[in-house]
Amino acid sequence: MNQPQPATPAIHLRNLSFTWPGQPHPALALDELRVEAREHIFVSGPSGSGKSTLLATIGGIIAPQAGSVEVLGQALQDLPAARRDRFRVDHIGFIFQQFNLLPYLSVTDNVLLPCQFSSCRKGRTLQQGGGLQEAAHSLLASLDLAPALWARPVTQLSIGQQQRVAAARALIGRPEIIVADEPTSALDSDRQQAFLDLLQRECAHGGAALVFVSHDQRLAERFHRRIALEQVNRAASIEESA
Ligand SMILES: Nc1ncnc2c1ncn2[C@@H]1O[C@H](COP(=O)(O)OP(=O)(O)OP(=O)(O)O)[C@@H](O)[C@H]1O
Repeated sequence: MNQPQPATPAIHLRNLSFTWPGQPHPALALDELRVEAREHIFVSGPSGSGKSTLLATIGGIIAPQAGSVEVLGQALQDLPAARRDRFRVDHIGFIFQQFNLLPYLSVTDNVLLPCQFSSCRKGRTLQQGGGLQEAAHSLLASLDLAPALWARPVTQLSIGQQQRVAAARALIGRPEIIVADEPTSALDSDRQQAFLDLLQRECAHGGAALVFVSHDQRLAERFHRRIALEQVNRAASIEESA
């Protein structure tokens, strides 16, 4: 009789070591880190503990010198750089600390950017019924962004509003993984909690795993699992004891 196969993890890192060019020690050395499909994890760690390096590894933006990075069962090290980039935009929505919105585009066009770069994200957006604009507007509405803002250039929005545009851009086309790098650091505590409510609700709705990096331990309890990077990144302790 066939045994049920264990579900493919969203992310599976093994025996990983990454050293930035010109640096004497690795910035990241991990035995294993696994994030299950639909799991929401909170990653914390002091400055320099390797949080951004970890996210860049998961996104295939940087390639470790040793070890394996599997995302949705695909070994990123087996893909040439251009296919890694395509894989990232197809399957991972990033929310950056500085949001990285394009200032000359409207709110709606910023949200739709991943659909321009990924036919996979575009196809999944259209599968929801309705057109691309409707899908962007429905996400913006569910993230509490008023319709009066949808056609405006993003530069006319407050930081909290820009953050929700960045979240909508990450979520459009239902990528399987959302990666958020300190997306709440510019907001006060109430607004951080409100943003996280919306983000977690939308990730659950779209069935996405969420990797959320933050210094703010007050947010940690809302996640399925917490990872203190300074405890699992062996390179962080190398640096401290050097
Ligand atoms: N582009 C780079 N070139 C060389 N070294 C780098 C580079 N980026 C990061 N590092 C080094 O790698 C280590 C981990 O940095 P990383 O930015 O991943 O930490 P972090 O936990 O995200 O820090 P922060 O909370 O301050 O953003 C640090 O020692 C840092 O100096």
